[in-house]
Amino acid sequence: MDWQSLGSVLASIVFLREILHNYLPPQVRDAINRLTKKLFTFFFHPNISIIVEENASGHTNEPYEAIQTYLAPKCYASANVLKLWKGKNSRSHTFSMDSHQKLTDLYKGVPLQWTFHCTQKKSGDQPYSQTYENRYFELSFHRKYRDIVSNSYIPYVITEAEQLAMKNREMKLYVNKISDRYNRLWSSVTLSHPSTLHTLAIDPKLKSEIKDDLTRFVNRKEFYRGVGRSWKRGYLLYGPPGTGKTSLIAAIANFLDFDIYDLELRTVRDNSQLRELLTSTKSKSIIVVEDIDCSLDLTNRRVMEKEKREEKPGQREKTDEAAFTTSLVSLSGVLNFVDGLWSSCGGERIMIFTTNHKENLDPALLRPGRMDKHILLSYCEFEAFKILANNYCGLSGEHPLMKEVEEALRVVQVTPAEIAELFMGSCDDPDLAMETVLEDLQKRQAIKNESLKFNLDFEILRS
Ligand SMILES: Nc1ncnc2c1ncn2[C@@H]1O[C@H](COP(=O)(O)OP(=O)(O)OP(=O)(O)O)[C@@H](O)[C@H]1O
Repeated sequence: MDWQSLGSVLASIVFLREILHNYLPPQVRDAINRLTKKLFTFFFHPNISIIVEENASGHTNEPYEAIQTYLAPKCYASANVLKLWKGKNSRSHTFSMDSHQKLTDLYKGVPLQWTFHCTQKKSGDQPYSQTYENRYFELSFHRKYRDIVSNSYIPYVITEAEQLAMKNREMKLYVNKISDRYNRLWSSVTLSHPSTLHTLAIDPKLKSEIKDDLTRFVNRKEFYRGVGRSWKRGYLLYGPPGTGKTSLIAAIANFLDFDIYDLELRTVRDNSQLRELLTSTKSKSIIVVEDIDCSLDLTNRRVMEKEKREEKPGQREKTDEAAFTTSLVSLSGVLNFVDGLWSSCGGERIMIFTTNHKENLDPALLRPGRMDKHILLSYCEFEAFKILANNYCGLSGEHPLMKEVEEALRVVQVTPAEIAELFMGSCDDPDLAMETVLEDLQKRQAIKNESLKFNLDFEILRS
């Protein structure tokens, strides 16, 4: 176009604008203005973006995880700068995009552009607020595909991600921290604990009872819905240290292919944070509180709360500091955690508490519906011993010393952990291993006899 033509086009536009302004009614003028704006946006700013952040108020944003899984196999072919990632204990590595890298996906002929961003963000307005990494995906596409993206593409990405995740599924161990650098409530590692129900040395009858109970539980989705109960089951594992409570939890996770959430109650600020932690757990998971009797120091807490109520002016700073360093989770908070409304959100969950001292626990915590099954893991009996002998030395139960060991186990108290330790010392030589174990049991028996004799003599002297 030459200058002369451009001049006449501009003159025509000015002329038209004057006519529109002077002769058309205001409603028609407004409608034309709106239409012009729309056309301008359509042709010159046609793209819209959807932002998917990793975290939303401390919770992991599930679509973010799904997109990450969906894009992982695609990004190697498209992005220019990639990150190679392999989790601790993880079976395989994955690629992810570095910040500001782009990837184009084609869905039913529609081009969709994904960009990954990673920026530094402050957790609050205060000068001392922590900085954390804010990671998010940006999806850009032409606005004419708005409907196809929300109604068809996003559901497709989520379904594909679920299938990929099932294929590459690895069990996770989640632990709660005060706050990590991504501002997440839980952080995770790949779980690869070797304990299985097969290797666990407990009475075979108890083992098959646990197996049946778990199998019944996971297959009863409709039953739970039908009777109006949330799909969860509570186990209390109790018994002396070293009898296999932690090993049983890992064995259950391996049996069901569930993730474990290891909840450290002492680092939970208060009941509301406890609720947040629980609502952010996923289905097919086991929520574990180990040594529940040590996690809840209700006596100290009551004293602290009382002190706070009675605080004098000038003491506030000290009391507040205490409140931040000591958990304010209460028994009612824990009871709510076990059977509150949160537990009805989503799929199946198992809750396991462990303790060495069941008698110290509040009966309210132990009632059925909260802790449905109480499992005592106790000292090593002969059946459990045979499993350990097989695990560590490949002994199938036939050994000249078996009978003596069996008799010794009837009278002495020894934990499976102690037997396991003895076997570890000489597992290459089954005969030596059996001799070592028998020797140890006989020593324990002698000490027990001594102390019984001493008590008897003492009673005789007293009387
Ligand atoms: N029943 C068992 N079967 C097989 N191994 C066991 C068993 N009990 C203990 N062990 C061995 O002893 C170690 C410690 O056991 P574990 O941590 O499971 O005991 P625990 O009852 O949880 O102890 P604590 O009460 O101190 O937490 C395990 O790593 C395992 O090797």
